[in-house]
Amino acid sequence: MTDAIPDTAPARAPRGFSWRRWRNRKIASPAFQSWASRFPLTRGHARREGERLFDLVAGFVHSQVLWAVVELDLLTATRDAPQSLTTLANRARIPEDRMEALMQAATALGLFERMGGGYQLSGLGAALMGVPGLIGMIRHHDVFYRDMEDPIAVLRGEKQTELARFWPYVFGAGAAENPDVAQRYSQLMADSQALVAEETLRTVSLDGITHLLDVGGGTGAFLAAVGRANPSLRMTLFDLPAVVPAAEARFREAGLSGRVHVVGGSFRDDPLPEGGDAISLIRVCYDHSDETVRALMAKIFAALPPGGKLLVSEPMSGGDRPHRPGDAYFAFYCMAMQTGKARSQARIAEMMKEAGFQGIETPRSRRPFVTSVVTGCKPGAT
Ligand SMILES: CC(C)=CCC/C(C)=C/CC/C(C)=C/C=C/C(C)=C/C=C/C=C(C)/C=C/C=C(C)/C=C/C=C(C)/C=C/CC(C)(C)O
Ligand SMILES: C[S@@+](CC[C@H](N)C(=O)[O-])C[C@H]1O[C@@H](n2cnc3c(N)ncnc32)[C@H](O)[C@@H]1O
Repeated sequence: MTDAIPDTAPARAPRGFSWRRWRNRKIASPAFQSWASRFPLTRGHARREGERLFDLVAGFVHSQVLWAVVELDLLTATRDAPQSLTTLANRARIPEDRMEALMQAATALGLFERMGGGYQLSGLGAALMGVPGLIGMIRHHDVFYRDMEDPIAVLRGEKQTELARFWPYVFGAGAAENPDVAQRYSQLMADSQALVAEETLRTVSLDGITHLLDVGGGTGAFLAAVGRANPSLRMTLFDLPAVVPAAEARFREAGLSGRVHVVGGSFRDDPLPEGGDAISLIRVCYDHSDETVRALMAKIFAALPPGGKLLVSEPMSGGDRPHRPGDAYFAFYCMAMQTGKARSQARIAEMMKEAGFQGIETPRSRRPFVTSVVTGCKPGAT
């Protein structure tokens, strides 16, 4: 038996010449950096790498500046006309010199433009205002930020994270205790659904489908969007009993009650409603363990008719090609939630295959910060 390799053992250096080893050793040397930042052919690249590094180092400050701007409602205040520092400072009850620091920081981040003596919202800041649910998402980041204070403890599973309690509180028993908070955040989940629905419907076609069952459909924002785009589609929403009354209310208001059947229950314990020739799981899998998702996919497979379609849409990891939204933000978000994880399209495709689905498609995600999609079919269509 060999001794266990200590955690800190350096990786064994490969024999022979390794270009990457040579490169990394060079670039990690302060003397080389100093030379490269002076040499005409490398100095531009060296400066850009320095800027990229600095942005990584300072990213948490950028996020907190953004949070302060949103919390103080400076976007609305500066949308239509430039505002002087004095006005902004009085409004926010912040001393003028500190207000200047905040406005300068946020201007450097691209959220405002300096106009005359004051500040006005930039195009990027205006775009932020127009993304449904984004301001609410930023505001709830105080919770995620506290969890990320010790990312190593989160990684080791040693931290009692606040996010693990946050959404269950919003959707579950806590809702009764504090209906305002619950309402605000279920609204946020529904608002942020607008972009997810738009991106999902741009990515997949529902042609040929007559009846869509949305499992974990929340308050019905996805089906409402699908229903508007597909006037002859019949729909069923399935979610926990505590959630479905809000969905019923939404469908009533949207004049869709006649086309949507709403069923309360748990996909863990109850049979799925029958009749759908397609089933959607929108932002559902990433909240759950592999075991739960496997059982759910098997249940969906059994519930679908031959030729029936499963559609999974949620923010995903980039897998072999990691990307920031899926592999940094959503992966850590799900980790802090403690019940699920961000999976790649390839991983979800594999799980669908294990459940028996065929013809699996993983269309390229155009906006992976909104959602990615995987679809599959139950074999046996005529
Ligand atoms: C008009 C003139 C003169 C010129 C036009 C120039 C032009 C074309 C400008 C473009 C402006 C424009 C239309 C911009 C659009 C920008 C958009 C749509 C941006 C969208 C951004 C979306 C973002 C950043 C989304 C972020 C989503 C987040 C952070 C979601 C988090 C979700 C979480 C944490 C969910 C958790 C739920 C749980 C419990 C895990 O299931
Ligand atoms: C992140 S939300 C997504 C809601 C909606 N699909 C959307 O994208 O806006 C996850 C949903 O799954 C539902 N859910 C969680 N566990 C469930 C279960 N065992 N049975 C049915 N629904 C469940 C939650 O109530 C919640 O509405």
